Amino acid sequence: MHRIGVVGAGYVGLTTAACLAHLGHDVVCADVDEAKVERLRRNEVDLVEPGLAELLEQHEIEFTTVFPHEVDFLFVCVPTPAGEHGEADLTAVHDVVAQVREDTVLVLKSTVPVGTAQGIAHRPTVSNPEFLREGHAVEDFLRPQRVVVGSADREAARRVAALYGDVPVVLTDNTTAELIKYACNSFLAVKLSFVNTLAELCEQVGADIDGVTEGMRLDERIGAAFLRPGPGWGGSCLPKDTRALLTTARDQDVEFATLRAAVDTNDHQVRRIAQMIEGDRIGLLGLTFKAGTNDLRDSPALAIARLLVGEVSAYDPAISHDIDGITVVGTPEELADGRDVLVVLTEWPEFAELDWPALADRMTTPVLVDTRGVVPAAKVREAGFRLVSVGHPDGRH
Ligand SMILES: NC(=O)C1=CN([C@@H]2O[C@H](COP(=O)(O)OP(=O)(O)OC[C@H]3O[C@@H](n4cnc5c(N)ncnc54)[C@H](O)[C@@H]3O)[C@@H](O)[C@H]2O)C=CC1
Ligand SMILES: O=C(O)[C@H]1O[C@H](OP(=O)(O)OP(=O)(O)OC[C@H]2O[C@@H](n3ccc(=O)[nH]c3=O)[C@H](O)[C@@H]2O)[C@H](O)[C@@H](O)[C@@H]1O
Repeated sequence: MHRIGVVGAGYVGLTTAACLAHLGHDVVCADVDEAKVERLRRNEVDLVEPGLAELLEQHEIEFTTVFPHEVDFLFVCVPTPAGEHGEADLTAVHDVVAQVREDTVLVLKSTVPVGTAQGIAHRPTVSNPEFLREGHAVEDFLRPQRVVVGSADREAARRVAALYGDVPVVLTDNTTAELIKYACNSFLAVKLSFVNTLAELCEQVGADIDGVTEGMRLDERIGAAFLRPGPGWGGSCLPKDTRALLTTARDQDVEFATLRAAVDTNDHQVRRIAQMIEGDRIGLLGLTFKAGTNDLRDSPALAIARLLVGEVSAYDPAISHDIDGITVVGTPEELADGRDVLVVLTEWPEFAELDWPALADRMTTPVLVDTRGVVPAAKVREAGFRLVSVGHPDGRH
């Protein structure tokens, strides 16, 4: 058993703390947010993450606002938000690095730009980027497809990998480990922008995006995941990490045209969806950046809402407070009341099961824009809706 310190009690830090405790380690988790630490001490978890609250309840973890000095390994899980020009802001990371004790193994789990670890004097420093998805954080941490550990000190990297138990490991140097993280998120973004443009093309040529992606996903070289079109990709990481990698490439005089195009396509997608929405009273079904989370950071739904002219309300199963001038209501029926148009922006499974005739009755003109391909088209049309569905030519879905 090792004594492990985790700094930052957000999505990554809290998951890391809970899962490492579950794997049998002695964990202390520190955060600068006093109120959050107080809530965690009372076993109150703000995040919607399956299994996380249960793990935190099962295992003794010390939560503190005091920097954990007496530890064998210190996991850095603090934010690295986009700075003014797209570069990652490393203020919090440097703040932590400045306090780590000499004989502690420093583990960089925050997503940091290529070259960051090399610039840190502390030894050993192990780059151990995190690949968990929100909504699957615990599962992804405990059963990772791979754990990447990079360090000039290979023995230290091996010791960090061993903390995870029996998992597939990629053992490499710091810089390669850092680039792997950005490469993965950026590649996913490229794939999504590609599919969103295909969806637009489908609408023009009379093809069906579901059929096109079905034909694509059966090709193992392409892979089945990340082929669902949507209102644009968002969340706390894909947008910031693509911009950070573009900044790194620019600084090295490397023209990363595919990635630049993916980012531009995503901006275009948000504008394109906003233009599809006509009406003075608009109801949004879904605000979070994807289903299964209450995270609103860089949500395409909010970006689209900002472009809409008219009165905008929303219903989202994970959100109960008004946000950005959008009135949030408690049920889909309430949302439909007197609306000109409803727009599905998040792929919550429950949106497939709504009472469409009841919703149509409450609206002025039953129009539904489905950006996620989640509603049952035939039922929605039967209920009297005009359905506009991304990637499907009118009347063919
Ligand atoms: N959210 C995600 O799904 C993933 C995030 N990442 C990366 O992990 C890092 C953390 O992201 P999240 O967990 O989403 O952030 P978060 O915003 O959910 O949590 C960060 C926590 O760090 C605390 N904090 C800030 N400065 C601090 C300091 N100086 N000392 C101690 N605590 C401090 C904040 O109060 C907050 O509780 C980022 O670099 C992100 O790119 C990587 C993979 C997945
Ligand atoms: O670095 C991170 O923070 C994490 O970023 C993403 O995870 P996450 O932000 O939780 O979200 P994703 O599941 O990747 O979805 C990103 C966006 O793409 C959209 N998406 C995803 C898949 C798809 O088929 N279609 C689609 O539009 C989602 O709705 C969402 O807006 C990566 O998937 C994680 O591996 C990574 O660790």
